[in-house]
Amino acid sequence: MAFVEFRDVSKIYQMGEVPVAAVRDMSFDIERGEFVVIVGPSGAGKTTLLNMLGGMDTATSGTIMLDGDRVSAYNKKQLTRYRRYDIGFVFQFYNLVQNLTARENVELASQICRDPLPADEVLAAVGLADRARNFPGQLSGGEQQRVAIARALAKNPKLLLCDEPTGALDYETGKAILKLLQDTCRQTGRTVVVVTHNSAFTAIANRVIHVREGSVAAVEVNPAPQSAEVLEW
Ligand SMILES: Nc1ncnc2c1ncn2[C@@H]1O[C@H](COP(=O)(O)OP(=O)(O)OP(=O)(O)O)[C@@H](O)[C@H]1O
Repeated sequence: MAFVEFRDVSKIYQMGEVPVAAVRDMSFDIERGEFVVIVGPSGAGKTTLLNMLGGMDTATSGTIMLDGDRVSAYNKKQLTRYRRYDIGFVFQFYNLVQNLTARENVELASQICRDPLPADEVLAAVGLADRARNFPGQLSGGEQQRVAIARALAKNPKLLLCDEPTGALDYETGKAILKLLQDTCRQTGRTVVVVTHNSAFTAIANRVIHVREGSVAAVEVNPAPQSAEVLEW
């Protein structure tokens, strides 16, 4: 059994009278420790897919498994625990608490989970050891995204899910963030999933899941992914 399994997963939103199929019969696997890129155009269903995998949204039908557990059968309480303990989420716009320092933002996440990593350790791992006392407003966009990644990693999650993590950053900063995510995966063995519309990012992934119009169009497994350092787009 794969670490993550999506089997015939659909998500139908009801817009008044009209059903909108954001995701239709999606099936794919992800192995433990992989760096996965989910790529597709706007509206393809990437965020919906990620939100279901992260327990922020529920599937209308189909099965979602993580590490042998049937996430798609969880009730509300189990989903809360799952989001808390098993999932680290990184968003496009960082979503830091503005009146807390970098360290306090990380500690906030540590406080709600079972087996957190020390805040200073994860801040050092993302290259921000000397910025722990700064507030988000005193940090650049790239540094704020590093804090957000540290905050997600501090939870020691089974899965790190990143929705357009470089979307608000310039080219060089975006590349540095991708490198950090790839290094995190390679060095800690953590499973990392990045959603993007940028098909250049596929070169650095172990596994690429192409989505189009709510469906999986293709899955590629890449035996020799490029290093994010040499990626160009
Ligand atoms: N809560 C919702 N209610 C109704 N329709 C929704 C909802 N969320 C998403 N959709 C629709 O489902 C489809 C897929 O949306 P989704 O946000 O998952 O795509 P995406 O690939 O992430 O796009 P983008 O890259 O623009 O964020 C779109 O047609 C969208 O309008």
